[in-house]
Amino acid sequence: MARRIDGDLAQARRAFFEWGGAPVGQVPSTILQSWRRCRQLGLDAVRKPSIEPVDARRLREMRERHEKLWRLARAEIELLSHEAASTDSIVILTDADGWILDAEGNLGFLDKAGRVALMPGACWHESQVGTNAIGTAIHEQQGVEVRGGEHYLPAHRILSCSAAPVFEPYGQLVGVLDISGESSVSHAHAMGLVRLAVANIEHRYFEKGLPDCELLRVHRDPALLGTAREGLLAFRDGRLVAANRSGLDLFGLDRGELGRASYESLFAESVSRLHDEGMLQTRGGDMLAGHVDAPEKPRRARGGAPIQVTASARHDSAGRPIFDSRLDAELQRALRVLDAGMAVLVNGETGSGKEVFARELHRRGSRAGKPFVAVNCAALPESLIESELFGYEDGAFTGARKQGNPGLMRQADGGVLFLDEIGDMPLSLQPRLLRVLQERELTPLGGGKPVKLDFALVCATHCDLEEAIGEGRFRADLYYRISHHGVHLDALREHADLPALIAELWARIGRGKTLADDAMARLVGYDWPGNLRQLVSCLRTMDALGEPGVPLTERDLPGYLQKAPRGARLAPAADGGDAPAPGAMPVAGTDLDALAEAAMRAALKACDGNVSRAARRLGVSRSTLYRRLGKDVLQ
Ligand SMILES: Nc1ncnc2c1ncn2[C@@H]1O[C@H](COP(=O)(O)OP(=O)(O)OP(=O)(O)O)[C@@H](O)[C@H]1O
Repeated sequence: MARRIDGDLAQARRAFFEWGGAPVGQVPSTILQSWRRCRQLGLDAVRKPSIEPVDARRLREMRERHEKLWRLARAEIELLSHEAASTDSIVILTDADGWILDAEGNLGFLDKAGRVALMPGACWHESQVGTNAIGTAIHEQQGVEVRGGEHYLPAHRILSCSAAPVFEPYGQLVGVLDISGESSVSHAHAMGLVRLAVANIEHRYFEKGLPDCELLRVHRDPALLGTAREGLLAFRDGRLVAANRSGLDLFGLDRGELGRASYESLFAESVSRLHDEGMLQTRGGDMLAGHVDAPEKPRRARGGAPIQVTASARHDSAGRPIFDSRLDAELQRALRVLDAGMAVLVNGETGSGKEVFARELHRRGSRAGKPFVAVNCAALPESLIESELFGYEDGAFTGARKQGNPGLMRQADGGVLFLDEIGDMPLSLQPRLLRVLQERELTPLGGGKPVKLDFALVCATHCDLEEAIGEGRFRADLYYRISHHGVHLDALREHADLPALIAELWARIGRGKTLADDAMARLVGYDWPGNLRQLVSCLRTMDALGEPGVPLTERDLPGYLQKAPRGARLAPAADGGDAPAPGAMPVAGTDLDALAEAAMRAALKACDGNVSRAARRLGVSRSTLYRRLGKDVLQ
């Protein structure tokens, strides 16, 4: 049955394609302009499209060339493709010329789209296939929707597509993300989803900072800092050289201003105010909250193009991680082991920082410019672990992607593979993992030539693997292969100097806001079952709620902290006895004043006795320090 084209559109098509008219107002102007361009190019509007996708080898080459884009977009493609699977649509990633690198989503619609060559390896540039969301978005350099009969070629009427271009930080268009579905179905939210996903991808390009740039992370609303909606503005020698969409929008700039606009033309005061107070006034009089990432040092050349990306979307942009001297020494030791080709196993409770530790190993190690691929064995469905981890060849099993999947192990090539929650690796897959780790070679599912692997291995677990071995849930031989060196991360309640840690975290997160003594004492006295994750998120919430200049008191703490019994956390017994269990009752001698004072002394020591700096670091006033510690101590 011929598809119905809605009345106005049918009329507009006739006016344009049959009578050579200009149906202004009957189709969106973007579509009409695109039709005109296509006609000027001499594209035949009645011909059948003849799109020849490239062969598998060339597609692989293309994907390798655009590996950074592909990798940074991975999390979004996965998320959207789940969404798409249930709405009869697919998610597509192309390069800057409209070559499709990846298409995932509803299998039925993938097939249907394949019949009009909307598939990996095909080129959907406007000059090839006429008006379409991908090609037209590339031309317009902005998001475009093309529905049904708005496509130039009649064969594409079956499609309804929403596409938005992806820009790297310096303003270069690097690709397009698109959602395509049946034109007969309404895809009301597709454009919004694509825009959000693109904002996330573009944000991820800034994750590791930019070489030689001071990166300002700012927003009018402090609660949006650390999210993809924060404005990112990178300055080199006083000139704005890179920015994300939100950053440009704050000043009404377009990408053409990159490399031209000066810092002075945008901001009314020195960047040091952002450093010191977390605030900065624009020339337009707006007050922005935020912080500055120091310039990234240029990487040492390590041969080959460095890939400064990670496979994981997780990144803590509200502050760099903190490693005290004990952890720093642990990092150094683990690094030596890792660089010698042996595996590191990190153990600790949930939220204690195992992944952050592993990322830091990657950042400091000899594989820093190469990928960091994090795989959460507990989060991947058991049925997917094998194919995702080890990869597969074309058509290895029903539902496999047509072009196969290299697998996460191959994606980690040259870099670090982080297997999180390794204790949840299904027993049935453990022999295969062991074999791959021993032989450093992988044969993908469905056959194909064995591939050499080169990655450093870091695993993490919150459970006792030796116990799991005893219960037959984990293989002993695999355990020995992944635990050449073990690192234990303390739970927060066991931390040797919690006051100093909280003070240091607050100094970074609180951006100049002050914590009243009662709030500090409650934080120090709490048990923190969610460890660093819970503490960081608690401090971020307090920061978002706080007003500059007004100290945050215990009433500003999250409800669970206000309800917790005062001094719930126990100090280890002075006689060296057992540390108390989580949630244990207070013991005599746990004195909140003493805890707060300990925090002050620690900060003072860390600041070499400089009272102003220590007060700033703790988020208390200088007079509080004088009052609590007494003049003698401070002299
Ligand atoms: N060294 C650190 N400095 C500052 N913040 C940290 C540090 N380590 C962890 N965090 C905070 O805690 C959060 C959780 O850390 P991470 O994901 O590494 O924990 P995990 O032990 O791997 O947790 P899980 O076992 O649940 O996966 C981080 O996102 C970060 O906000």
